[in-house]
Amino acid sequence: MMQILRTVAELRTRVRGWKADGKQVGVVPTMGALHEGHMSLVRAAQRGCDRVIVTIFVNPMQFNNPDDLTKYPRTEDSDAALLAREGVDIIFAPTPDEVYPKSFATSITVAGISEPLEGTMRPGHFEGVATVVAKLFGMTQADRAYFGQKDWQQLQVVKRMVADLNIPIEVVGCDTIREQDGLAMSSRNVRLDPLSRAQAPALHRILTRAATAIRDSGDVATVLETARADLRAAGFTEVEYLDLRSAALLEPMARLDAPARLLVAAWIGGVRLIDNIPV
Ligand SMILES: Nc1ncnc2c1ncn2[C@@H]1O[C@H](COP(=O)(O)OP(=O)(O)OP(=O)(O)O)[C@@H](O)[C@H]1O
Ligand SMILES: CC(C)(CO)[C@@H](O)C(=O)[O-]
Ligand code: BAL
Repeated sequence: MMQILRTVAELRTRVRGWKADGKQVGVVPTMGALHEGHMSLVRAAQRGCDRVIVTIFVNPMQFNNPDDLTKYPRTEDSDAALLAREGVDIIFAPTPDEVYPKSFATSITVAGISEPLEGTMRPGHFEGVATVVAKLFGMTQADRAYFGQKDWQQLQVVKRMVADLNIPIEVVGCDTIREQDGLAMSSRNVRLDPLSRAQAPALHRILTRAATAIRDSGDVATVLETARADLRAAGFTEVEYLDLRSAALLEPMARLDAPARLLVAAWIGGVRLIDNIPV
């Protein structure tokens, strides 16, 4: 029977019992409003571990935009039904006070990888992510943690933090799950109006075309400029970034001379979408 737990003390008691029985524990950190992308992480955790905890916590510390935090979709009842059907063992859904009591005073900064792209556009975002993820790892004592490649920079930040702080957990990155038309699944997609939803798949289409053009022509700057213009022509009102970066360190690349990632953040119909693909 799946349980929904709200306190660290209850969670610790359950996990201690599992560990005493020699069970391997997996954690899938989420902010809820679950979709098939999250479910693919849950299934990966179930394949790799004996017991699975899904955390649902809309982490105020990682939101630089208060409006985004207020509007973030919250659907705990339907999330719980989905996870119960999937055979998850525990949902850990703490309150903000449980995670951040009044005395809370710590912030984790992962220098370098946290700074460009999402880090520039959402100041303080990765401090919030790194801090809450370190806390969730400490709270759950999991052996493995599952993250989506859709949030590529986040995945690299978490991997760096785990290595740097010797946190005893294995971080597993999972493929991005897409709608049939290529749009990466995201909790924020429900905020797209019908026209924007119809236009949004251009994001993945244009990324894919640009990746091929970079491989074929090697003229990175021109390809990126064309792709940014194509996005605007496709209905995106603002392109915050569309850039080629080294895959692990996210350093700028003028030439394709190492494993790379093409990453984008752009606005359509008042919704900010992100995506990335390998090049
Ligand atoms: N389409 C997807 N495919 C695979 N993993 C995903 C996908 N969307 C989200 N995830 C992963 O699920 C985990 C929780 O993400 P989160 O709850 O923020 O969902 P989200 O859909 O990314 O929401 P948001 O609208 O905030 O981007 C993260 O590790 C994230 O990378
Ligand atoms: C990893 C995470 C759950 C931390 O709040 C969040 O950033 C997310 O949903 O990707
Ligand atoms: N998907 C990363 C969480 C966020 O957008 O805040």
